[in-house]
Amino acid sequence: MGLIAEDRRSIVDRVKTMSPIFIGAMVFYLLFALLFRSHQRRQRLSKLGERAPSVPSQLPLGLDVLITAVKRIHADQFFEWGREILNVPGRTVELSMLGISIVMTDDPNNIKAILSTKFSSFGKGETFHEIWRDLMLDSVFATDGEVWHTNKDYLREHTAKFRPTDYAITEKHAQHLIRNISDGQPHDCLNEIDRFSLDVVSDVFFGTSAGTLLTEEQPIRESVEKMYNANTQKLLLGDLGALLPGNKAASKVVDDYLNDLIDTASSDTTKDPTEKARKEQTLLGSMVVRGTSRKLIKDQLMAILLGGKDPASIAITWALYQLARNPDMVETLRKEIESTVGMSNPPEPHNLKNMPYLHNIVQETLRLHSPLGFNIRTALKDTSLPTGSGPEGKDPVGILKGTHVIMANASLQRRADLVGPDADTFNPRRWESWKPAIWAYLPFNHGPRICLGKNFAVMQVEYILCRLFQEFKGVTLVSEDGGEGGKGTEVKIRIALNTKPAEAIMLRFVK
Ligand code: HEM
Repeated sequence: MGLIAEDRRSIVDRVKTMSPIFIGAMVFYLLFALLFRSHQRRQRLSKLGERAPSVPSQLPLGLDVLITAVKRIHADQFFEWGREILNVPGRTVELSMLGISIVMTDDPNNIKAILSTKFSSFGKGETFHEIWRDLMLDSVFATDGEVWHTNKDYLREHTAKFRPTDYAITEKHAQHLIRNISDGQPHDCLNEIDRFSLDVVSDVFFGTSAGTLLTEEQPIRESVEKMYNANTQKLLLGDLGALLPGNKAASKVVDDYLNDLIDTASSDTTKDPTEKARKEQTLLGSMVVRGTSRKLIKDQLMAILLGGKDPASIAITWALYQLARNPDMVETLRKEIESTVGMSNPPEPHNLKNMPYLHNIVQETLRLHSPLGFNIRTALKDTSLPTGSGPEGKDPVGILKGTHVIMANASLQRRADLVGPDADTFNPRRWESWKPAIWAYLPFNHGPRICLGKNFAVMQVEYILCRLFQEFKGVTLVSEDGGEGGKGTEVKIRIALNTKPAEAIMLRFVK
């Protein structure tokens, strides 16, 4: 401390003794360098396209835009704000804050360019990687290029297929869930379903279930949650956010969990030969058998933990929220369940394939409540988006290397001009006659970075909805004041990497 204070004093003393001419020259040099850099950027940009319309700002350095963005995130109104600012002809805007440029778009052509036709120009980028490293490690979610490819190869062979035991494992944890919510009391839906999802994916992909439905202690889930919230805020600060410290205690809880899993799999003493073979064939088991490094194993486990748990539990929760508000839909769904699988036996794969109404409920949930409603990329080189500038918003938008681009899929999937005037209404029947354009509906993304667990996810969501409505006649929404059975108020959307309900959705399951 003493040395630092000493150093500071000597810097101040040195500045005091500098001649005014020297200080003036330094200020002039800095200003010149800044102006020159901004001139160079303008020149580079003009070769790529025009700028997208800016979100209006009254304060220097877009300070007011930053304050509004942070306030809206805190008030769980970022989704609504995004919709407001995107209401321009080209559906693409620029937010300039503290010298950082963030472009936001809900135009299908631009999203197609980012995810597919200009795939090599956009990636997760180093800032995202740095900010999320404490949670996502060097997993598929936070990396680009070769590292991303390697991760993807490890995961794909396990996520692309169903194992013969998947349904039995899902049923085992469904029974734990059903037992927990059968007491006639209101339950925080996301809390229960998130435990179900984690227990299933850990059992299927790691060979050992996290068992969170069997205990009240939830250290792993709570630690992951803390990191989601903190890192989402850091993202808004761009490169500055990457310099802020992570949550060491939370990281340690998650790291200890991963180490325990690897250690247990490495010295597995399972006696039952069938169960032993199952464990060895899981993602974790097969990497341990092959002698994969601990670091690479952790990267893959983390991808499954994050990708497999949150979006699916968020989707199931939104679906149950909508069903609780629409008892007529529950009645239709129960009739479909009764006529395909009946009310006593758990569904088998061919049963789920023959339930179009259930499938439409899931499609509509993923449209209205996309669990990854805002997805971010960084330009890895100077590039452009096909549309969004000019008086009609139809000209290309220049994008300089390092610019962050937000794909506002949540807003895209609720555009009245693409969906219809009832775009904000939950209506599973629309899917009987409505077919969205490919780049206007992308809850799982399209292109090379499409969700690797898409089929498994749909199976999980459909399975548990089917099981719950075999078991329960209905579900009701319980509001804070104890009122029950109505539609409740519209639940706001919270962005914590994923887009999830901003408040606890309390549901009572009725036998
Ligand atoms: C309803 C549930 C799910 C939804 C809506 C969903 C959605 C998505 C989306 C939008 C992405 C792209 C993320 C990005 O580009 O940044 C993604 C990626 C991914 N998802 Fe899912 N997902 C779901 C469930 C699952 C499940 C159950 C698994 C695994 C068991 C999984 C594994 C992955 C993986 C590994 C990636 C990374 C792909 C890559 O970057 O190449 N997802 N998911």
